[in-house]
Amino acid sequence: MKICCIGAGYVGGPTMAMIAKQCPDIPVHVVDLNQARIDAWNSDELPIYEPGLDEVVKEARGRNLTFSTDVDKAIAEADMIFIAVNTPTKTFGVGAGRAANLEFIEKCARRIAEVAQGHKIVVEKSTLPVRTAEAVKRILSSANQGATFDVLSNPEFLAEGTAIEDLLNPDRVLIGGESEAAIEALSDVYARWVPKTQILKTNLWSSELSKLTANAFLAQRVSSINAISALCEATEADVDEVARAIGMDSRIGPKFLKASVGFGGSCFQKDILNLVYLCEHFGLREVAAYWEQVVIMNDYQKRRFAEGICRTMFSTVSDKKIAIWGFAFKKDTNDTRESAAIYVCRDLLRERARLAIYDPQVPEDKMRFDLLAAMGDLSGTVSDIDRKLVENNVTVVHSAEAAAEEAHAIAVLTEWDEFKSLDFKKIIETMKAPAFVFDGRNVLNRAMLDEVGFETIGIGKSGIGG
Ligand SMILES: NC(=O)C1=CN([C@@H]2O[C@H](COP(=O)(O)OP(=O)(O)OC[C@H]3O[C@@H](n4cnc5c(N)ncnc54)[C@H](O)[C@@H]3O)[C@@H](O)[C@H]2O)C=CC1
Ligand SMILES: O=C(O)[C@H]1O[C@H](OP(=O)(O)OP(=O)(O)OC[C@H]2O[C@@H](n3ccc(=O)[nH]c3=O)[C@H](O)[C@@H]2O)[C@H](O)[C@@H](O)[C@@H]1O
Repeated sequence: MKICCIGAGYVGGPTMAMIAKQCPDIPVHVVDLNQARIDAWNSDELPIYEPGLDEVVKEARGRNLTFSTDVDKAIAEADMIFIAVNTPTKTFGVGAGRAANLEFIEKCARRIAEVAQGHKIVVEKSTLPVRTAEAVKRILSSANQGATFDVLSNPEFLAEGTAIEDLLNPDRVLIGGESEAAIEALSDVYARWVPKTQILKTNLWSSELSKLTANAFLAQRVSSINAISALCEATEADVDEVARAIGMDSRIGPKFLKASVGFGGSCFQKDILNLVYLCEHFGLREVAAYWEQVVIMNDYQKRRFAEGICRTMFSTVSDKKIAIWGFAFKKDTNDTRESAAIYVCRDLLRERARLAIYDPQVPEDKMRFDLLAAMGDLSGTVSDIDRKLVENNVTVVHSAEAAAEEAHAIAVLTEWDEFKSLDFKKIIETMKAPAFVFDGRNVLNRAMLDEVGFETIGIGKSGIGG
């Protein structure tokens, strides 16, 4: 058995590294068109920051884990081909802003059809609209060298920041397909380290739809608690206390009830919009509207946070320095895709604030790229004023303390652990008075901050919404 994976991103890289680690006898070849990314996978500076990933890659790389850009060779040699390419929201044409762009999936299927010989198992690892496998099968059936295929759906449920732990101990592995033999072959790979009772076998369409549904339910919980956070601010209830109280109901459970400045990440919004598009496509208008509200609530939460900062700081942040702590969409990742920080920063810049941004993992060029992109209109055009705001009103610094120097306020946008143990007595001395802390993650010790002399405003605590 030989495995290859097309797409060396946040999913393809860690997933294949784990398979290679657990199955030392199976050669695993990860390929990507992006040479820089492949070079990084072959170096000591991996392209992804993920706790524990270095060790897993180092153990397997050179033994049975290889990275290259030779897509055709990888396809030709493999018995099982995973497709883990990106499936972003379409930005053009029919379904723009909602439907998934399946261009990259289709290109992979066409490449496989062109190059493959003999029998191959093709595994959809990317998150896809339900019934994509139908299109994949049709393209593969045009294979010009007589190759035959089984198509499986095996969506990935790892979360960034905990990818290695999630891959090592998954709640479940889901395999959808039609061919018993193909399902067994993939199941045997996972069974090397995942208990068989946790390997679920379904039909193709249930598997594809379960992935979109899982993300929709998770995002819905965040939007639900964030909706309640707004009500807490208006009523002196405390959202953390409410979350604790409802989370102890075993039917609700305690996870994914942390109110925040808004969910980010490459998938929640994209997958819900994709679900909304599918529902509309099948004429299910009410169902589409129901799920779309999760995204609308999330946009409201991000906007509400930035507006709350302005209102609290005497209705103007113009020419005031604000320290931005954290830019990644959650802690323990360098990923900024759809990070709430991008939109909060954009709104503050448009109010003419001066921002000093610190994130332990996100490089400056990435931050500037994201901010410019968020300033652009649908066609990507950025006005001169907005461009100047990103150039002149943003500095990127190398510590949380440096960001806070001479600042009027601190906004915590990512819940990095290091923020909790800083010396706030020292920090406040370097800031302008009154010094505000807007804790968009409710991670700092509010009583301590109050004692030190900060004006502290959290999400779902009295303050920001009043
Ligand atoms: N990021 C995450 O935590 C999770 C993502 N997913 C899903 O997994 C899929 C991949 O996501 P990410 O790894 O985050 O994306 P990514 O953008 O990090 O990586 C995708 C890679 O595919 C490569 N690629 C695109 N077309 C190609 C082609 N024709 N041939 C070779 N390489 C090609 C790109 O160059 C890129 O490096 C998406 O469908 C996503 O929804 C699922 C679970 C978790
Ligand atoms: O398909 C995907 O891409 C993945 O999407 C999410 O994983 P991820 O986006 O990496 O991270 P999460 O931990 O789910 O967090 C998503 C966002 O929600 C926010 N969040 C999460 C939980 C919470 O209680 N409150 C909250 O605001 C996080 O800060 C983050 O911005 C899912 O958790 C994974 O199961 C899924 O595989």
